[in-house]
Amino acid sequence: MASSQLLNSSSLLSKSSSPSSHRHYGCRRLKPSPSIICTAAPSITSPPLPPPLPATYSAKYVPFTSISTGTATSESYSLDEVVYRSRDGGLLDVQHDMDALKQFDGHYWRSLFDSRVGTTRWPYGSGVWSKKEWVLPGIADEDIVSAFEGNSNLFWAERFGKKFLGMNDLWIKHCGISHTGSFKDLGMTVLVSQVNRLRKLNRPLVGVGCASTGDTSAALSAYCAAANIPSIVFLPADKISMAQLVQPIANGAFVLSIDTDFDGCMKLIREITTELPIYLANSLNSLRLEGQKTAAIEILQQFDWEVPDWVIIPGGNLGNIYAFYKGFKMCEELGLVDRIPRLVCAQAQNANPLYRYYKSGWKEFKAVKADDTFASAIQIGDPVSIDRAVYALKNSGGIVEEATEEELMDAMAMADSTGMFVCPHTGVALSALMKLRENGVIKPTDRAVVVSTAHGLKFTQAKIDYHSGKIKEMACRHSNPPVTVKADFGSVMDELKKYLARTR
Ligand SMILES: Cc1ncc(COP(=O)(O)O)c(C=O)c1O
Ligand SMILES: N[C@@H](CCOP(=O)(O)O)C(=O)O
Repeated sequence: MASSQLLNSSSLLSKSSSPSSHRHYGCRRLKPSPSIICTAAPSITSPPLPPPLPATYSAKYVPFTSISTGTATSESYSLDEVVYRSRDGGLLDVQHDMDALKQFDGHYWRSLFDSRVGTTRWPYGSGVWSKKEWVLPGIADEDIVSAFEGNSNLFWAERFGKKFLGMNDLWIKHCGISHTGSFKDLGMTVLVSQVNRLRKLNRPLVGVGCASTGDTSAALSAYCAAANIPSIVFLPADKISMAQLVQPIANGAFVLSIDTDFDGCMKLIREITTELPIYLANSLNSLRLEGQKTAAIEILQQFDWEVPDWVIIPGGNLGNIYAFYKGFKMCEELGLVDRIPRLVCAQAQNANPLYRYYKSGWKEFKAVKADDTFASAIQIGDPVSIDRAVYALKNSGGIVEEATEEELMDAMAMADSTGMFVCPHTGVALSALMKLRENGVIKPTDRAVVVSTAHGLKFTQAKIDYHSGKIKEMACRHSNPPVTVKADFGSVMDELKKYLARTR
């Protein structure tokens, strides 16, 4: 098909090129929009792609064990039901009608997704809804609640990679540069859209609720406010950043600050949502992961459908690591790529139940009491998606790493010193990468992607603490405190000379 050939010829240009030319593919601003290419081509050589077939695509909830064990099940639920758990109390998963999706080959899907990049056509300008057929095929476009989330930058971390890791092919997927400043927007647009649909179908849902370490609550309250749906958020008192706390307050959510940790809030919201018609918005609800998985598809798309060797993701409640696995796996199963990357889940040492489980050879999982960590959004000791995470790791040649407080803060500061402004959770992932480079598991020539999960501006207090050099028992080796100087020419000159001598 001619339009696809045109797309392919742009791929060919990149095939033989260096990582630096991939920067143009990573950076959406610079990548020529395929729709522009199609418009410029004479229509005689570029017949349109066959239209997607919305009526034929469908999805339903099935027990996650039927996916993980590959066994058939008669248990399934419509996505219009309010259900979060299987009959035996296990997790659910959204299962797509893969036979329907397989009516078209990988080439078709790649071209279709590429053709939607940069469009303003509702809802396809969203990085999530540009993959609507793979996400929530049954929803009407007018029921979708979207902020055109996704399409986040894939940043070539050239200086960080070369300077600290001897790597030339390191990339940061900036999922935190988003509507509410974290990757949660990707899942929340799907969940809130479905709630919007259910309320229009007169389902008696009085609101949507979540427990949160700060990012889920921000996304939930923003999307609910946009759709005029009440949102209720349970936050662990004094355990989230000020910037995160003010988000649901500003968006008009009902905010409960509760004297417990995230795991305590999670337990409460699960109990409350069984008693009251409040829809549960945490990633226990597998709808969320359908949106989050599109970040994986987007990474492949940004590399012109070349598969990176490694993807490193910070883990807390552990939904996202599975979402990435699912996105990559669907691309493989539907023929868009021929393999999937190896996944690394990175945890803070102070909240590391998955790491301990991994280190025990997957023998016995024990929830932990999570200690305070600068990576406060992953201060979680009893992750609800533990089974999903284990499955994703086992099936992707995955690894689990951990980072101490000092390691994660140093890694964050090192990244910032090369022009980024990342959150402490991204620091955890970068620190894991550094360890895997040091022990030779990740090679200097490997292509690695670190998933940056939140915007650094949500965590300025952690950065202020670090750069003031006043964190107990932390050397803060990369701190860069401001110099206080008298307002006279001589004093300023003296300080400048000292600085310039140091930088020579
Ligand atoms: C900024 C940030 N990074 C990472 C995570 C971990 O994601 P997940 O809970 O899906 O493992 C979270 C939330 O838990 C988060 O808010
Ligand atoms: N970091 C999360 C914790 C809850 O995770 P979820 O994906 O299950 O909602 C947050 O920001 O609340």
